[in-house]
Parts: sequence; C-alpha cells; structure tokens
Amino acid sequence: MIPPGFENRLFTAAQSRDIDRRTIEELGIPGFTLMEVAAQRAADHIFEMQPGPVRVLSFCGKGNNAGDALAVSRLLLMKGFSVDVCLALGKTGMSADAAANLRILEKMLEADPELPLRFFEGVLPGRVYCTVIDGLFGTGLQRDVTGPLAEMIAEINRWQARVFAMDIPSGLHADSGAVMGTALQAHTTLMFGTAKAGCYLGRGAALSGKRVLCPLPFPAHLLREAEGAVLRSLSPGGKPQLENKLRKLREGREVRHKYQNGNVYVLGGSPGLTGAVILTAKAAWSTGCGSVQVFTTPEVSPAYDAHFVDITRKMIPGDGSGLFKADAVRAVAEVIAARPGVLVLGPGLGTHPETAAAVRQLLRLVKAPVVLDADGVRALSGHTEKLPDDLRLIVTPHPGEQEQLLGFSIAQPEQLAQALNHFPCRDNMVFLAKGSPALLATRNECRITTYDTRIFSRTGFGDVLAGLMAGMLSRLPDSTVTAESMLDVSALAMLESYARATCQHESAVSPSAPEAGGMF
Ligand SMILES: NC(=O)C1=CN([C@@H]2O[C@H](COP(=O)(O)OP(=O)(O)OC[C@H]3O[C@@H](n4cnc5c(N)ncnc54)[C@H](OP(=O)(O)O)[C@@H]3O)[C@@H](O)[C@H]2O)[C@@H](O)CC1
Ligand SMILES: [K+]
Repeated sequence: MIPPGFENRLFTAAQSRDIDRRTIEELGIPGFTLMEVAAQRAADHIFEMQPGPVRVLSFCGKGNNAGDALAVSRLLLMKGFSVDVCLALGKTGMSADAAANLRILEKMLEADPELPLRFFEGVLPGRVYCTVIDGLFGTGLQRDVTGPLAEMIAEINRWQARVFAMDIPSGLHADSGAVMGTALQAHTTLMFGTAKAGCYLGRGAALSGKRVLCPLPFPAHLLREAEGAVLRSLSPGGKPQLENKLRKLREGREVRHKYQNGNVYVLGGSPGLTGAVILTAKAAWSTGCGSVQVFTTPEVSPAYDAHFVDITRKMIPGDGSGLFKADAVRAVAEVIAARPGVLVLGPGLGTHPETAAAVRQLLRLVKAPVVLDADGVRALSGHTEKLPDDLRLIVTPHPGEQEQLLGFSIAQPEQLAQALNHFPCRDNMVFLAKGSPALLATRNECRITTYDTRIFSRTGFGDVLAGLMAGMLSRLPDSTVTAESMLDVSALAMLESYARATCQHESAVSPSAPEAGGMF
C-alpha cells in the first residue's frame, strides 16, 4: 500500500537509502524483513507475467540488490521454477542480508540435492535464458561498470530476454538515469518502496521498460520528511486529479460576462509567421475562456481574415514593417491593464533585434501573467536578470532555446534549479524544459513526463501548448495564479496536448516506450 499522496512521488538514491535506514533504525523493521517483502512483491509480479515455471537466470552482484534477487530466486524455486544463480562478483564481501539469502539457498540445496538450483561464480552459465532476474546493482552503483561485468551485461542484452530488474536496471544511475558505462535493458523494473528518479530520466525511461512500484512498509512521515527536491511523475492518469484541482480554484471566480471568464492576449505573428498565432489563439479559445484577442499591426492583420471568427484583433502601432517594436509596447500594456488577462508572448514573433528589445520592455511593464514561448524566449537570451521579480511567468523553451537562453540544455532536475536562478521572478514562475522526457518545475517541485513526448515533434504543438496554458490560466481568479497553480496548469496543458496529439497521430508511438533524445 502506497501512502496516499505519494503515488507519483519520485525519490533519489540518497532519499531512498535514508527512508530504508530510518525504517530499520527508528521503527525496528529489520532490513532482512524489508528485503523479504520486496522479494515477495516482485515474485508475485513475475508469477503474473510468467505463469508457467521456466529456467531463469538470477544475475547477482554482492550488495542488497543481489539479496533481493536471491530472495526472489527462492520464491521462484518454491513455485517450481529452475534457477541458475550467477554470482558475478563471487561470494566474498557480500552484504549481510545478501549473504543470509545466499546461505538459505545453499541450505535448501544441501537438504534437497535434486532442487533445480545451480551456482556459477564470476561467469555466465554458457546458455541463453528467456527470463532473467537482474540483481547486479541497485541504488548502490556509483561508478562505471567495466571489464567482465560490462561484457556479461552486453551478452544478456543480446539474448533479448524478459529481464526483471530489481529496483533499477543494473548500470543505470538511480538519480540521473545516466548509463554508467553499460546497462541492462529491462522488460520490467520492480521498484522497491520508492519510485526511483533514474527510471524516469535520461536513458532510464527507455531502459526500465514497464515500471512497477512494489510497496514496502515505509510510513508516510518518512516519505514526507525525505530531504531534497520534490520530484513527481506526470502521467496521463493524473489528468482527472489536475482538472479537479483547477475546477475547485475556478469556483472562486465570479462570472457575469465574458470578460470575467478569462481573457487571453496573443502577441506574435510577424509578416509570414502568422500560422503560430492562429494555432495559439485557437487553442486558447478551445479552453472555454471568455475572450481571445490577438495584437497585430495593420500590415499583418489581413493574414488573419480567413481564420478568425471568435477571436478579435487589437491593432497596434507600427513603423510599416509589420513588426512589433518599441512604439507599440505602451499600447499593448495599456490594453492589458484595462482588461486583465494572460499574455502569450512569442509565437511567430520573429527575431529582429528591435522586436526582441520590445519584448523585454513589455515584460518589465506588463502586470499580467505571461506565457513566454518561441521567439519570446529567444528575446530573453542574456537578459533574464532584468526581469521584474513579481512577474508571473511560464517559460517554455525547447532544448535549442534552452541552450541559447542558459548555455546548456536541461536533462536533470538540478539543472532546472540552476535555470530558475537566472530569473529574478524565480518564486513566481514555471520553467518547462521541453524534451523527452519534459521537465516542468517551480522552485519547490519538479514534474517529469512519463509519456512519449516525441509525439509533440510536429511544428505547431508548442504554439498549441502555449495557447492551452494561457486559456486555462486565464480562467482562474487572479489571486490564485501562483507558481503552484501555474505548474498544475502547465502539467494539464501538456496532458491535453498529448491527448489531442494521440488522437490526431495515426501512427502514435507507444507511450510506454519513451526514447531519449526526442523533443518537441
Ligand atoms: N534495507 C534496505 O536497505 C533495502 C534495500 N533494498 C535493495 O538494496 C539495494 C541497494 O543495495 P546496496 O546499497 O547494498 O547497493 P547495490 O546496488 O546492491 O550494490 C552495491 C555493491 O555493488 C558494488 N559496486 C558498485 N558499483 C560497482 C561497479 N561499477 N563495479 C563493481 N562493483 C560495484 C559495491 O561494491 P564496492 O563499491 O563496495 O566495491 C557494492 O558491494 C536497492 O537498490 C534495493 O534493491 C531493498 O531490498 C529494500 C530494502
Ligand atoms: K538491478
């Protein structure tokens, strides 16, 4: 049983170790008991997946991860499976609980020499297996896997077996999802007690296969007290909960006419780049907000004639180039001040230096929450420190824009903390690092997508996402637009885009098999 509220919480290796330790020391549940519970849950899952007894390879190191695999091996034997145990690092120096589990197996074999159990030290048994229990390394892996161990991992990967990883696939870093030299490709990862961040980040998302959280008797207060960043997974299953949270916030809003049901402003669309604005404005409108208004120059406005029925246009002054420049900044800020709403700044705005300067000027003047996307993000490169500290901001760069904005692209939650430090408004903002997985963070929390964000790799989805965010945000009472609710809105807008993308995309790839490197 996972304590309520922790279903989608992710933990680092240090946090997990600390929770293990405190459960043992403060509650008095022995480590061996925790291991037995973990093994029982893992074995139950394996029996479900593999109902008929087969010969399995139990691939063990010398830490507690091996202890898990050895305890699972015993439970499989008791169900009639045949087990070949590979003690890849030999018998010496095993952790106490791993050694105890090994001793139990040895005693069982001594008592019943007919038992289908064999041991191999330092080598693989020399045959191919369809099912493998991976207990080489868990959260204790700190350095690269090399030499004979790396060769064994490569060999097992060649079998394309059904690999059940204990806690985390061996070779994967439990925090970053980085491959430490080489790693096993799991079919299923049975995470013990806590979901490990490394199974969701970097290569971990693909190498973990199906992720299953096997509950251990950790009390809620220890999970709550785990020190360090709060990480959560963001899966399509979380959509109803987010919708509910935002619906409750909306109930506090008095709506007597359309302008009290949320106003969205879109500023973008330089000559030849109006498609992005059309997508953004339509997506915002689809959220049910009261009004969507597009700022445009007289030169660009005719491009919208065939597209906008419900969406109004606000003419801004220009110098005849059709671009947004300094002379329009005050006019835009005044329109928004007169009728507050949410501004989407950037779709198709173009990269003219004077336009970029006007974007920065507007961000210093405007009091509305802003969703900053595409060319709007580019305009901030090298200038983030000049933003007002009370600006409420959602910034949505893809990896190329992250590189330009920060000098690095984001793969780890700690890098988001670094990214947020570039902004004086860091306490009022959400940084959405697009990529695969996408990471969404405020100063207090980071969410990691669990679905395949490669589906967003189509021109225009960034524009749709920005429109959805602004539309949803505009419908909340202004006093509830905080970093926390903006994170919920961003998460829900991502899930809504995903739902739309999977409907539209006939050849949608499986959401359970994300692959590193994709982006949108
Ligand atoms: N009660 C609990 O705590 C519970 C814990 N549980 C389980 O324990 C797991 C964590 O166990 P763990 O901490 O013992 O570490 P683990 O991952 O088995 O490996 C460490 C060993 O590997 C070695 N080693 C490392 N890198 C290496 C390399 N590159 N190449 C070669 N060797 C290398 C390292 O050796 P050393 O660095 O000392 O040389 C050390 O001996 C956790 O993931 C979960 O499965 C669950 O049962 C729930 C209850
Ligand atoms: K493992």
